Amino acid sequence: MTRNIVAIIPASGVGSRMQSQLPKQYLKIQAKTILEHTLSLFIDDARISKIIIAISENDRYYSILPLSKHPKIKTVFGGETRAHSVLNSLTHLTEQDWALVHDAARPCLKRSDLDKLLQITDPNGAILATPAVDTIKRTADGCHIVHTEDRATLWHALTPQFFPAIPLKNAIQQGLAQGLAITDEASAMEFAGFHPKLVPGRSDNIKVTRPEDLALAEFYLTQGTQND
Ligand SMILES: Nc1ccn([C@@H]2O[C@H](COP(=O)(O)OP(=O)(O)OP(=O)(O)O)[C@@H](O)[C@H]2O)c(=O)n1
Ligand SMILES: C[C@](O)(CO)[C@H](O)COP(=O)(O)O
Repeated sequence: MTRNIVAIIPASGVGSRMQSQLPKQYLKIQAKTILEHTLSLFIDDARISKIIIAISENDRYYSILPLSKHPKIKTVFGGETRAHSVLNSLTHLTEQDWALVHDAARPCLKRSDLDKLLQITDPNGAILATPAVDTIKRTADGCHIVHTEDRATLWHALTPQFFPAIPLKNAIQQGLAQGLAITDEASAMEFAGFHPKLVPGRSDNIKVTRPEDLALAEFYLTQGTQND
């Protein structure tokens, strides 16, 4: 059965950690919003048939972007958490669809990493991830006494995360119903008994989260092109 790839872009957050005047996905780098940088790779990729962007019901920035008129793009309203925003997007997908979920706040994704992830056909799905390169410490609740973790098997989960749409929708619904803290799609799929694979990805696929990340994202976006 041929599959249909639909990009889902959660873009409904407020960006509180960014401490900016407007949601971080609308901050500008080189005269384009972070959201526009993120979307460009997906808009230009013929393998991706549709893009669903989850925006806030209070969003007053999206509609003035030129790409808001693009025929490949549909918007839905996001939800209370990132998982709810992704779930609201998944309700528009069907059995033939695979969901390629990518944070709006990750504008530095390279096509080479996207190509690696789109090779996956195993229904357990897969995620991009980058290995932990620092020594990793765990602290007990409330105190800063450190305990060292073995970093040999530790990775930073990135996005995109790539799964068959209906199993992912069911997994997120099941996880939310059981009070699971779902911070990425793979955690919901693991909870539902799937075994997502890890695809090693680039460490410059950063999520713009804190103020200092904006300059780093700008640096990465000026190093080569997204088609590298
Ligand atoms: N209810 C939410 C929360 C987050 N997101 C999106 O999920 C991505 C990753 O989330 P994060 O980096 O945490 O963004 P924010 O929630 O906006 O940031 P913060 O936690 O600092 O408020 C972002 O593109 C954000 O817009 C979303 O669509 N819906
Ligand atoms: C999905 C994600 O980007 C993978 O690392 C991350 O979990 C998002 O976390 P956030 O707190 O919603 O930014």
